[in-house]
Amino acid sequence: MKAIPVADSVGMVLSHDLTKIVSGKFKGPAFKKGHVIQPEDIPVLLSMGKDHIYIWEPPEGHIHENDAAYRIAKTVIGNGIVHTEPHEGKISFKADYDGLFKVNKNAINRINSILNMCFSTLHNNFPVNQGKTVAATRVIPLTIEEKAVIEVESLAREYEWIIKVTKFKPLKIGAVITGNEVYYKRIEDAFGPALKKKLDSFGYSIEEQIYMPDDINRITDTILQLKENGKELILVAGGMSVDPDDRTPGAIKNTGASIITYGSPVLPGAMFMAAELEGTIILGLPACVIYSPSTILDIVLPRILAGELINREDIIQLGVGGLCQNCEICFYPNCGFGKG
Ligand SMILES: Nc1nc2c(c(=O)[nH]1)N[C@H]1C(S)=C(S)[C@@H](COP(=O)(O)OP(=O)(O)OC[C@H]3O[C@@H](n4cnc5c(N)ncnc54)[C@H](O)[C@@H]3O)O[C@H]1N2
Ligand code: MOO
Repeated sequence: MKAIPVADSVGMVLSHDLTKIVSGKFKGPAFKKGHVIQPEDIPVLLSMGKDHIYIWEPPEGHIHENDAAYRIAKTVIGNGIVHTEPHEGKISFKADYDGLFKVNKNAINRINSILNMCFSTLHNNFPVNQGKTVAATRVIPLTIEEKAVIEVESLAREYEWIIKVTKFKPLKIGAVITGNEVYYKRIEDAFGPALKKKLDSFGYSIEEQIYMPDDINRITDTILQLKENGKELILVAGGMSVDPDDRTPGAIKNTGASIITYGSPVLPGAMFMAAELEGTIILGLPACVIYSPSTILDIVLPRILAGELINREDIIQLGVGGLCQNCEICFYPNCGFGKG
């Protein structure tokens, strides 16, 4: 510890709490141990009778928590993310635009296995709006050996990115709503409005929506027509399970698309199909999408909107955490559903 004139202390670190007392009104620490003295603190310190203060000097080879957090933030931050100033040693990361938050779990685990590191994030593939806090970091003690920070910096260089937000891409979307009951107007369509609501929430719309009876050839032709019209994502609604009139899986197959999956280990959403036809994604959506606030569609849609190609392995990984709890009020994505 070293005593220095307050006027010369800007940028230095307080060695202990400084108590302020205002008769009958306040008693407590005005400045805390570890606080980095700011220019605006000087008059306050002088008014508290502190002409000199004890300055803390880090032990040999150590750096202050704020400096450590800065260096970690600088090395880990990726596209689409901004970070705050350190507050009591913690730096937060925020989305710079709407998109899909991506985190490399392996890199984060390696950082957190370095003694005294704390790096905390949202789940991978979390859809975020601009300004959403996606991660935060700090070191545990007030000072940390610089070599721990250097270790983070060097492991970060092994990765192309560790945390980032991928912007949602413009996408031409078409829909085929299947089912005799809707086509022949025995009941009112509930699928179109359900899809519209979901897509609206991400700023997308369905450019072309076509109704079809349970006729396998007509459904196939309609998908191909939407593809011909330039649609990059085609949603085929209903007719996905086991009844004789459930034609959608066969109709998607007959387009010649390669099937990524028929079936998913997600409930609701077991009867889901994903396929790809020359760059166009075709999704077969079971009727649970009408009924349940969150389904397999809510899990995969943000990734597709961010331009990712979903593969069979991605779907397999969804089993753990793939069971919706059917809460009375749905808070998805702020829950464990789809976070396997
Ligand atoms: N024996 C079995 N039955 C069911 C299974 C199963 O494996 N074995 N799976 C269940 C699961 S899980 C789901 S999800 C649904 C899947 O339904 P589909 O996608 O095949 O949907 P449909 O059979 O065409 O319709 C079911 C239900 O939803 C109504 N519907 C469908 N589309 C619309 C629309 N556009 N607007 C309003 N309502 C619609 C339809 O009239 C039916 O009532 O199957 C389970 N059954
Ligand atoms: O499994 Mo259905 O496709 O869950 O609701």
